[in-house]
Amino acid sequence: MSSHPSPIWTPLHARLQETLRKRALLPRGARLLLAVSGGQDSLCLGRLLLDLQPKWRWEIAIGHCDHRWSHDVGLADHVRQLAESWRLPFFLENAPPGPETEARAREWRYGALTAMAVAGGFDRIVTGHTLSDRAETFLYHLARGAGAEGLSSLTWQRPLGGDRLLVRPLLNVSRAETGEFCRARDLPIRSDRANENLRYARNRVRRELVPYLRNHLNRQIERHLARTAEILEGEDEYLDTIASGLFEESIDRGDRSLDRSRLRSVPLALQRRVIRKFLQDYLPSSPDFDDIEAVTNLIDAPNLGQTSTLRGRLVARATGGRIELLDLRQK
Ligand SMILES: Nc1ncnc2c1ncn2[C@@H]1O[C@H](COP(=O)(O)OP(=O)(O)OP(=O)(O)O)[C@@H](O)[C@H]1O
Repeated sequence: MSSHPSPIWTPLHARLQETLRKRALLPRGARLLLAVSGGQDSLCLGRLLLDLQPKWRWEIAIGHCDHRWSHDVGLADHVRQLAESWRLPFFLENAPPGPETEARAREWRYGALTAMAVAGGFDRIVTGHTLSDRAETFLYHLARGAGAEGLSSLTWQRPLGGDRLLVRPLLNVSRAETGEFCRARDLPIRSDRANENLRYARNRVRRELVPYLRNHLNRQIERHLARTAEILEGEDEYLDTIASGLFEESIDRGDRSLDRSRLRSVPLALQRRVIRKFLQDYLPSSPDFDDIEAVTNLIDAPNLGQTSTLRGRLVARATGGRIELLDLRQK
């Protein structure tokens, strides 16, 4: 057998191959549902995966989510034809009628892709998110005051329930590169009109903020932000493992209390993470910085009985060696 690369081999093929090996993202023989929007990123990813398929022996199918937005007419057929020309099975889900908001569309889309994966027995859903998406997500969350987890939230993979994973193999490839690849291979891209709408904050980050930063601050801004997200992802994973262990050692779920004497000697970064885990189960939405600080302050509180009220709903109280949570609505 020849070890020479095929004629279509490009530096992007080499990079993806290296990523897949190093990160063990898509195991040999896995069943992959490739989420194709019709845009350049997912088409580039699809072509690359098809080219690498003989080596990895994946079973690949294409999944498309039709939002049924006015500007999307014909898009689902376009993706279906692409699947046919690539000789891949095609799965389609249609959105129920409703308001065209970005957040709603995203939530529905992930549910629809998961349903397709369950029905078709796929263990990996693969998306075309790029280094550029990672940089934009970083900026978007930075502006909202996120910590390491939010800043690095576009990760290489994340669990979807059961043994299924969402995998993003192009996080070290920029949008400029996927565009160049599609042009060179003459792939039939359909631009996503929703991405042009500047009503959406994410689109303003993509179309206004990043270009501004590139022109006025640093030509490599996307790459640098994505690298920072990568570093934070590793650190976040590490800290989270330690914090989870500490949390399990300190929590008493029966009486909703935490062993504060156990937490006194650990670094502030871990205290905050443990408190966040503690509050997560009891607040109606994710605990924010103020919630976490209020309860973290109780770890060292000298006064027994000192309390912090959270959103008028919960009271955290320092007792001898513990912090307990009381639900105000039950009082
Ligand atoms: N309508 C769709 N059908 C199938 N897959 C899609 C669709 N829209 C997006 N995707 C998948 O998601 C990837 C990211 O798309 P896009 O950046 O438009 O989404 P996003 O809303 O920014 O995603 P996220 O919120 O997860 O960052 C695409 O490369 C593609 O794999």
